[in-house]
Amino acid sequence: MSHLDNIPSTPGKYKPDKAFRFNSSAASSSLSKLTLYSTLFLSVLLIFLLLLYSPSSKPSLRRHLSTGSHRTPLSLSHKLIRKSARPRSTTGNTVLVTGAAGFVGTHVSLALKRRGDGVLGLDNFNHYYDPTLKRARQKILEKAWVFVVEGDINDKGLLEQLFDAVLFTHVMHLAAQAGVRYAMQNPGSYVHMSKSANLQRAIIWASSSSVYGLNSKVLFSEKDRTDQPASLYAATKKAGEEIAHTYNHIYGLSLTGLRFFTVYGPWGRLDMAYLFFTKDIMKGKTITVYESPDKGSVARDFTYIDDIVKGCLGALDTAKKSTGSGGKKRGPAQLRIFNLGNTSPVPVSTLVSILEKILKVKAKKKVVPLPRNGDVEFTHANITLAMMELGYKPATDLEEGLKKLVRWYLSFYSRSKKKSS
Ligand SMILES: O=C(O)[C@H]1O[C@H](OP(=O)(O)OP(=O)(O)OC[C@H]2O[C@@H](n3ccc(=O)[nH]c3=O)[C@H](O)[C@@H]2O)[C@H](O)[C@@H](O)[C@H]1O
Repeated sequence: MSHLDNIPSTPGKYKPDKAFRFNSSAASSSLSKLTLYSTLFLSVLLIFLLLLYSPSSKPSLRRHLSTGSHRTPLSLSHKLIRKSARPRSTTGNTVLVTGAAGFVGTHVSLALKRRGDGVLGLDNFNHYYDPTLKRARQKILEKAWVFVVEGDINDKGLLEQLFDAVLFTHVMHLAAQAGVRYAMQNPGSYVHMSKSANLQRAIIWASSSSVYGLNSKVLFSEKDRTDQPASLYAATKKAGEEIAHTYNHIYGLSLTGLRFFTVYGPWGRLDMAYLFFTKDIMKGKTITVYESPDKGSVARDFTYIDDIVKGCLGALDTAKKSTGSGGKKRGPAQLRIFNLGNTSPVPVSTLVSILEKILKVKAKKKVVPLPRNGDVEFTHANITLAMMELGYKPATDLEEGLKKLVRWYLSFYSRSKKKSS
């Protein structure tokens, strides 16, 4: 068992594979993993730093701007930023998407752009998993005229400049980046700075189904208790939801949290089971399938990426403006939380059978008890609220979604192989 298995966070189940040039040093530190996943919401707060007037000197945007692996001259970058962020019509939104080169971030950015919204991406291209996959996503984004600024959401100077350059209407916060350290050292500064915030954008951000933790009541409803997280990852997501409440209450920020249920699909994350199962089955490598303590199936409400994207857009379209200004709440602001699941849980053993059928390869399986690392036995979303308020309606079942995933996987990695040989 690798040390990753001991980390009580859901993403910690993946064993790095050299074939993907996974950065094992980045992934191997439990502290950095915890930090990485414990900053989701605190990072959101940093977005507000750019809304502040600050006399501090602003570092050049130049060092943050790149297209692919090439640096771009400053004048050109400003042009790209403005072009990328400009909506097709005056009624379109202007959205900053953090984590734009990530799995969900890429799909959401493309969907927003496709329908005519202006989109500017921000991503630090960290090495949690193969950055070449992120670079490939970036190329797809560039083809669609979505420019991704390379930088950290915790870089106050950079954010100030981006917000100076573009009048965003919304922030779609999908990045989970390190940066909590500063907040932990100096938590008061957030509160202090937020007091002087001016224009506040509506924020839509990624929470997780993991907040339900040991909740045994099915289906998982937004009204259910979420005070029994089973992993530190889940605990930090839950903390994000609590902080959202506080900032909404004190400062009138419009905040919508989306609890994603095991999102899968083309361009997916390499640390997730459906993807490394696909890879290992094809290679004839043994996969480890977890079973619950009573020898029952572990199940997930696997949700296809296109459905998640529709939920994200629905959340953005129904988000109301923040009511705060200059650090003062002018009135009650919107605070929402939604489950985005498929509401059709599938046992992991069935996931494997579907993959075997699509790949036409028999998997070598080792069935082992669910590790005591914070994994939960099942998830099942009640999506009534999202259906009613966001018009959310998942339409892709696991078999159909996995077919699309495998099609993408085969073409992407055969192309990558050809390039490297
Ligand atoms: O909904 C979420 O909020 C989370 O979804 C995802 O977590 P999970 O649902 O746990 O997905 P994932 O690891 O792919 O395991 C899938 C299934 O395979 C089982 N599993 C896993 C590994 C293995 O080797 N064997 C196995 O049986 C395992 O027991 C599980 O039943 C995101 O990673 C997480 O970041 C977060 O977004």
